[in-house]
Amino acid sequence: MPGFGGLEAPNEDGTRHSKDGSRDSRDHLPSLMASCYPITLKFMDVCYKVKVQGTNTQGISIKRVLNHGSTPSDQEKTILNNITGMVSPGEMLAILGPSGSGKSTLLNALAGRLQHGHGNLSGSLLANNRKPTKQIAKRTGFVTQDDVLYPHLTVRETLVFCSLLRLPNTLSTKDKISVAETVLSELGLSKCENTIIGNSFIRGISGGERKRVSIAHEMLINPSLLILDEPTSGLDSTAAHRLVSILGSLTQKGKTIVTSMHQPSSRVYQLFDSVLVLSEGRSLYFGKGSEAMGYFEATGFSPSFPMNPADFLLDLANGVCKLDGVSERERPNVKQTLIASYNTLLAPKVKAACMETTPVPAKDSHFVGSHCSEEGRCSNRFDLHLVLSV
Ligand SMILES: Nc1ncnc2c1ncn2[C@@H]1O[C@H](COP(=O)(O)OP(=O)(O)OP(=O)(O)O)[C@@H](O)[C@H]1O
Repeated sequence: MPGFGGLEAPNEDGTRHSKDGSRDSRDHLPSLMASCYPITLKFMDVCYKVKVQGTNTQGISIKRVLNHGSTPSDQEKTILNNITGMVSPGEMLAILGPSGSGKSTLLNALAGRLQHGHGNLSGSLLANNRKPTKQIAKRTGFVTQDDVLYPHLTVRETLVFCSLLRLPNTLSTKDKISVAETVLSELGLSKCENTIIGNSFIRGISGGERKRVSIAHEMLINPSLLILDEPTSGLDSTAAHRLVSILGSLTQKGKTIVTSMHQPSSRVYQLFDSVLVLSEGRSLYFGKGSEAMGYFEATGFSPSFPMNPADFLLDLANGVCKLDGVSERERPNVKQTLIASYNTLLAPKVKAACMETTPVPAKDSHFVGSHCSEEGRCSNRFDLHLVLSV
């Protein structure tokens, strides 16, 4: 039966044959999708400040009304304050923190999506020890918090359509469709491939499937670096675990993954290789997920009963912590204490690790697995310009 775009269904043995009976080029696509150009991402002393009032003439009169006739004065708000960390190929870095702690802003900074003129971004961002190039940007996938999927298309149509639009013309139409099919099965979407996406008015796929379609959408370009903003929001813990396990399997193919997450379960937390805990734009912890509890215990903060490490880290980032034997009045300002501990104990080590030169992969053009090779053209949905200065 012809599918979307006139694709013929596979033969019973799962392989495809061209009209002359020979195996066609799609047979090599799964292995092509599996290969990946390794990217080590380092970010050092990233700061982001915005002016929050009276910075432009637009809306100035309404601001005057809201301020009871007085002219609003300029105020600078620091959203990210000296954030340092790194993530290597085959690793998943989770950015944890309460709402408003700066997770999305940091992810946008790492992907080069913070717009010029909207704020002051400083610090350094390195991909494979160098300032990120356009090639790195092309190999970066970004999954936003709110998806932008067309509700009337089926899952399969969505991916095939995107594949035809986004992949370079060096691939044939058949190959592009085959890439969509490979990604579809890789993300466990085969069961719902003929269900429409839907929205709040039209019933369609489930929330978990929807998140996976958004990830599949970015996977079409076979990104080496995948950045995801809250991919598990709105999912139950089983669906969230399934989705993060899929991300884990992508890291095993050499991809570098950075994701923000609100409330991971302990099972999900165990899947993270490293963790960055943010509180009001400042780092409280950067390091292995498995070592976080030990670190906080050493600085004097430990839970009074066994609990999900992610819950404990979020409590700390919110400044909520019961200290045994310490009265309410004597209790130190938890956040200030943790920031000070990070700055003295961890920050120098994290910086030293970032300063170390990591192996640089062979020339980009040797990378055959990318659909966005030096020679090929890749129509990335976003114009990714990395704006951090070195
Ligand atoms: N351009 C901007 N102008 C003013 N304030 C901003 C701007 N961008 C972000 N902020 C503020 O910076 C803080 C961090 O925002 P961000 O979206 O990064 O937080 P978050 O940790 O991702 O939150 P959530 O988990 O709720 O998505 C928030 O208080 C937000 O209101």
